[in-house]
Amino acid sequence: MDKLLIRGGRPLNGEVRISGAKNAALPELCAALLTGEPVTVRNVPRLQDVATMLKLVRNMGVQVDRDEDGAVRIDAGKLSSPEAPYELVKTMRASILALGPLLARFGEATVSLPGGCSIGSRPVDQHIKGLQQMGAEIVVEHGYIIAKLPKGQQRLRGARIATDMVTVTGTENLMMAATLADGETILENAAQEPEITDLAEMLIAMGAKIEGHGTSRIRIQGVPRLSGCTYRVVADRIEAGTFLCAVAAAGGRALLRDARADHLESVIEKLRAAGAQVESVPEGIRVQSQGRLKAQTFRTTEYPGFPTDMQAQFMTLNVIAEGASHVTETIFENRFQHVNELVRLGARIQVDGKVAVIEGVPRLSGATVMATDLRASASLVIAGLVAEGETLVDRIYHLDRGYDSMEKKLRQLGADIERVSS
Ligand SMILES: CC(=O)N[C@H]1[C@@H](OP(=O)(O)OP(=O)(O)OC[C@H]2O[C@@H](n3ccc(=O)[nH]c3=O)[C@H](O)[C@@H]2O)O[C@H](CO)[C@@H](O)[C@@H]1O
Ligand SMILES: C=C(OP(=O)(O)O)C(=O)O
Repeated sequence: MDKLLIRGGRPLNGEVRISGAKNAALPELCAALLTGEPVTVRNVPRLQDVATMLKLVRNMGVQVDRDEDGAVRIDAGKLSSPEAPYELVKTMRASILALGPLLARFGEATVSLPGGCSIGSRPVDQHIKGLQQMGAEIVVEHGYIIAKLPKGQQRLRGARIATDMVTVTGTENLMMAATLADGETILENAAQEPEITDLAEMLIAMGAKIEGHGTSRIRIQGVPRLSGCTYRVVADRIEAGTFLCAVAAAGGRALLRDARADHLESVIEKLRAAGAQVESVPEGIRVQSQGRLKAQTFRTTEYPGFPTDMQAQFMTLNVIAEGASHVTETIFENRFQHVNELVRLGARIQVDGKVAVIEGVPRLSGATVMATDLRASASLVIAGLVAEGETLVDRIYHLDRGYDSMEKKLRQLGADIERVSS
């Protein structure tokens, strides 16, 4: 199993390119199922989750070709089985994003229930409820969501859907389904994440009629069919945020090429308050940091609030910053698993329910730590970059799910980090 070995204490200088966003690429690969014409998605990151998604669609009989430059061509013209089996879904929750497109185009879909994951129970009841409001008949049996249209009905029906909470993949699933529905769909309480906007732009390039994406009310006028398109995935704001935290923690000066500061305002505001210099430039984002940062209290909320996917990485900054801070996690009930590992490196953190109380320490000392989920892994890597001595991060398959060449990019910035197998 691969591990990352980090010898801490080096500043990060130079430049790296931020890859396409995992959380935009995954729904966009599923959007290609909405049409029988070929779709080319460019700037697709090299990630385990993308490999899983491509395996999932190939398994349906879809033709998939990938080139060296990160472009993926998907031809779902001969899709033979609108099914997502448990074996593939269990390793990647985003597989649920196949449900809306399959049902909308073929009038039927069988998708395994994803189940919980290490950060929370993560139900998909809102996806199911929304599709039912659009006229789908859905049963959950033997661990599978079995969805179909009523006899004689060719298309889903447009509906006004207000989800009980803001859900990112729920909004994406329902927005994709609605593009081919008969009539207008209004999604109230919609998620406003940049990945929703990016997906909507791709759907529009395919001929969909969508307005209001990027706000909490999305209107979709269904069309009978969509066409192929070529679309470039937006830069990954969470990867960019992770590198911002890494440079801020380790010290140094870097350019994050292609990163979008307008997608990271809440994180950048906290980084500036902590003492890092962050500047939006035409090529991306520049960051510079020296000396000890000041700890920042924050709470995670839906976009445009502070992203839960950046909580663990920013917590590492607070761990080594001057002063005390509170970090409140409001989205997932079990997203503090990095805490005990950070404590093994010398951090002082107490967790009380949704709140972690952190007392900054001047130094961390390297140790072997275990990654428990994707962003927890990133927080441990950042901690390893600043810790004295060697840090070995175990179980980095979590990291590989969502970061494209992280150790290579960090090495490019001057970090002493290598992948080791055992
Ligand atoms: C592939 C992808 O884009 N993943 C992101 C997506 O996950 P994902 O879309 O799974 O997260 P949601 O926005 O749906 O979850 C938000 C909250 O709503 C709850 N909920 C959601 C749906 C539902 O049907 N019922 C329900 O109770 C969840 O358990 C959670 O507490 O948004 C999360 C929140 O920004 C991010 O951390 C993930 O990186
Ligand atoms: C939680 C995440 O991803 P997923 O929804 O794919 O588990 C993440 O990207 O941090």
